[in-house]
Amino acid sequence: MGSCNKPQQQQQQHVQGPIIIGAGPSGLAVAACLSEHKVPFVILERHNCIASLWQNKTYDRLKLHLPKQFCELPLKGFPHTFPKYPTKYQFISYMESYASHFNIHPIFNQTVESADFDKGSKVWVVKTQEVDYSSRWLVVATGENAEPVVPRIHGMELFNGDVAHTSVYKSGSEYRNKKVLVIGCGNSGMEVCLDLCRHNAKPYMVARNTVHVLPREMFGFSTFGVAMALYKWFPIKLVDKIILLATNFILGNTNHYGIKRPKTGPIELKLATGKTPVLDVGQVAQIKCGNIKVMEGVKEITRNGAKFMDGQEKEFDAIILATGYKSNVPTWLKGCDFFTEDGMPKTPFPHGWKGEQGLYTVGFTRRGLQGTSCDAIKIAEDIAEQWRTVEDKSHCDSHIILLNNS
Ligand SMILES: Cc1cc2nc3c(=O)[nH]c(=O)nc-3n(C[C@H](O)[C@H](O)[C@H](O)COP(=O)(O)OP(=O)(O)OC[C@H]3O[C@@H](n4cnc5c(N)ncnc54)[C@H](O)[C@@H]3O)c2cc1C
Ligand SMILES: NC(=O)C1=CN([C@@H]2O[C@H](COP(=O)(O)OP(=O)(O)OC[C@H]3O[C@@H](n4cnc5c(N)ncnc54)[C@H](OP(=O)(O)O)[C@@H]3O)[C@@H](O)[C@H]2O)C=CC1
Ligand SMILES: O=C(O)C(=O)Cc1c[nH]c2ccccc12
Repeated sequence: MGSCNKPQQQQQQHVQGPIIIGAGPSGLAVAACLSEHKVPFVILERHNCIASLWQNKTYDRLKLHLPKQFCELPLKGFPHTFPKYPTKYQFISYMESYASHFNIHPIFNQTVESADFDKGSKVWVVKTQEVDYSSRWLVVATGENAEPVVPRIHGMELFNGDVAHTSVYKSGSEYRNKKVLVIGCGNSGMEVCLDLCRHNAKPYMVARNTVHVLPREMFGFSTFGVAMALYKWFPIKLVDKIILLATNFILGNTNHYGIKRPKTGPIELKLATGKTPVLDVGQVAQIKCGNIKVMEGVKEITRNGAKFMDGQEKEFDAIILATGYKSNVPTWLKGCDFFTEDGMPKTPFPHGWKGEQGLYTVGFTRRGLQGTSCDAIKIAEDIAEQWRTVEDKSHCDSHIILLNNS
């Protein structure tokens, strides 16, 4: 009997210019900058749309945290009509017009399964389900938030109610009147708790560690903008002192409510470890009035709820894992020691954008969209310079061929 499982021959495709993996803001920013330099490229994207993190994995009420001038990509800013803090829908529409303005057409439904440098032919070979793409240059733009972090918590498999990661949370409307355990107190955990409050659910938020909560604005200016302006003139420790003084004045002492501050200041911590401070858009008021209950670490999950480190035990209808995200680079990038086992470049910002043998990374700076813009401009310039040399060489070669033929 003939086998139906005969492996299909992979299609081979050599790409002129770089292969960019990922059609999020980072991949699109590099593509736009390359277009400016008239360098061709191919973008491979696993989903069927651009900015899939924003389109598919974020909640309805999400807005940018930083003012729009800190979140725009190179060469084309946000429309003037957008508010200071655009909504996620406005951000997506900006991404869509950005892609169409620069005529960027990613190849969708292409999940990169492996990328390997072929030392013989000196090209990167990038394999998706059906095609082997090859190029001299590889731009990794798969993001710091490529996969949800789903920790193993003792007893989780016993829990009777729903368990969902924030990447699939859309709105609190599904949780009306429910008691919800939110594990994690980063920006996602805190904002999901706020959204749950607004839908009459009862959130309990687990803060197993210290965290900086800052007001989004101080005295009419964005906290981020104030910190960056101060940082131009003052050492980081003084900047943090000023920011925390103003924060205490605006938010009061959050220690009373179970939210404890790290010893290291918020900006120093962000720059050193990438841990983003939580920006308050109403969560602190809900914590203060007891609508969001702050809990210490979870000891174990039970059939109907959870036991906590401090000995308390409570029943819950649902659990939301606000436990963050991770890079997926180590699962597919082979034979290259440019990345740590966490999938982040080993070389810290601002030097982590360029590796060996035509390898580049964009958007792994732990500095949000600002970091993306910095990387994208440098990568495009670097590749464009090599591209011009290749082009000049091919012109010379064709000239020689012409002469030979005449
Ligand atoms: C809820 C949330 C809110 C945020 N808000 C802000 C903010 O206000 N300001 C800010 O500066 N930053 C913010 N960030 C950080 C965010 O990471 C950046 O805004 C931005 O999305 C990063 O862009 P990126 O292109 O590097 O990564 P992503 O947006 O994650 O894009 C990566 C793309 O690569 C694709 N991909 C991944 N693996 C593969 C593969 N193996 N094969 C093919 N394609 C693949 C993905 O599908 C995705 O489309 C936020 C993050 C989250 C989660
Ligand atoms: N409006 C906006 O602009 C928003 C921006 N964002 C951004 O998206 C990115 C991701 O944020 P987020 O999803 O909050 O992820 P984060 O990585 O920032 O936070 C994860 C949280 O989960 C906790 N956690 C992880 N594992 C466990 C565990 N086993 N038990 C208990 N707690 C655990 C962490 O605690 P610990 O610190 O102890 O590890 C931390 O509090 C950030 O850059 C953030 O700023 C997110 C939402 C909104
Ligand atoms: O929301 C994010 O993940 C960001 O990275 C935005 C961001 C970059 N640098 C910061 C410093 C303080 C607060 C937010 C950010």
